[in-house]
Amino acid sequence: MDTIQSDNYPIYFDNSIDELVNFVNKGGYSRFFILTDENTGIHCLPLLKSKIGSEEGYDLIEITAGEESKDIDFCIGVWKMLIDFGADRKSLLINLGGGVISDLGGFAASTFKRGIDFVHVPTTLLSQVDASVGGKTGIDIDSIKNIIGTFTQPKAVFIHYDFLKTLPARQILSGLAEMLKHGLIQDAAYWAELKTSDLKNPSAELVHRSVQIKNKITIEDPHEKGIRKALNFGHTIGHAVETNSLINDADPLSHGEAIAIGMICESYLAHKKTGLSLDELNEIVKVLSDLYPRYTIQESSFDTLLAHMLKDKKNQGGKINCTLLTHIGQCNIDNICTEAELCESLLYYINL
Ligand SMILES: NC(=O)c1ccc[n+]([C@@H]2O[C@H](COP(=O)([O-])OP(=O)(O)OC[C@H]3O[C@@H](n4cnc5c(N)ncnc54)[C@H](O)[C@@H]3O)[C@@H](O)[C@H]2O)c1
Ligand SMILES: O=C(O)C(=O)C[C@@H](O)[C@H](O)[C@H](O)COP(=O)(O)O
Ligand SMILES: [Zn+2]
Repeated sequence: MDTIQSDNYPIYFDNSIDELVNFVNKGGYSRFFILTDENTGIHCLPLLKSKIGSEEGYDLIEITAGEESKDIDFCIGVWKMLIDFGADRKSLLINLGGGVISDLGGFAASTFKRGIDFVHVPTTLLSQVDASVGGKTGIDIDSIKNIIGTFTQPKAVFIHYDFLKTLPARQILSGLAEMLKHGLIQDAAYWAELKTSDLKNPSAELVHRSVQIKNKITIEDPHEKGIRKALNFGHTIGHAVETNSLINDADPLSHGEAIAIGMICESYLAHKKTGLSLDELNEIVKVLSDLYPRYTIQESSFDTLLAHMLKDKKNQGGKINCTLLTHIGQCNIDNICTEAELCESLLYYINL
């Protein structure tokens, strides 16, 4: 599959781990560091190690798996390891993992000594189609999603599709939510193709298509002044539900599961506010409801959810801002939604 050129960096697909080794060898780095979590340390690191060969020249940093690690304490842990290992400004951080690793590692690297180079080797579907592309880095505070972060582009992205072979089915579904989002916001043909694909096992071609969509939008608007807000469809409500779940649930929602809920609610708002037809709403709800398990949202949590939505980064002047569909494959950014409308959309989800 073709390499995709982003703003200033390549996104490799075929032979990407060989490309990574070339990149490291030719980069003139004084030292490099590989950031993993406990699962990617087991499932993905051995391939990198076998290709790199020599055990010299790099150090490993491993963190606990899961969203709970995407916080300031783990970030300090990464910074301290870099200090202890003697990282200098010509060091490279290789983020080998899912979106938690690329967000946290990207943030740690973009702030360490005011910024060192980093690359992403995404190992989840979600990080291959979304988190590794576009330069958003970040951490959560008190489970408020990505509340601290930077826009910093990686030096390259290396997508090795076969890493997905060890990924649990629930994580495939999580990434699929962002792929479906890509179709809904920008490409009706892609949405139609996804609907008829083996969605429990998305092909490498579909991964490539999603990366093309995300990359095109983020090249146009890297700092989310305008059209990049399209990529936030489903996230105003989805992030609030995700935060609430991270705080309260023993087994929290994955990012994609929360965004799927957000996309149902925000499609309902789109039907009410931006002209999404009832047929289109029903089609979206059917696809998402068939894929994702029902999640219980209590009406008593609405105030808390609204409080989370009020912290969304798209808001201005205390008004909650959603990206809403006008049709399948098209969207409108900057739609102010009232608290009553947002609660009505949550009720719509509850009563489905
Ligand atoms: N920066 C962005 O543009 C962007 C975009 C979308 C999502 N995100 C963020 O990404 C995060 C979610 O990322 P995620 O879904 O990849 O979660 P994740 O990084 O937590 O990975 C999910 C699980 O899969 C495991 N795993 C990873 N690769 C594996 C493999 N190949 N085999 C077996 N297990 C593997 C991980 O250890 C983890 O347990 C969220 O924090 C979200 O906010 C960021
Ligand atoms: O890249 C983007 O822009 C996105 O909005 C992609 C989202 O899927 C992703 O979850 C992103 O991290 C959300 O960003 P945030 O600014 O709402 O925290
Ligand atoms: Zn997302």
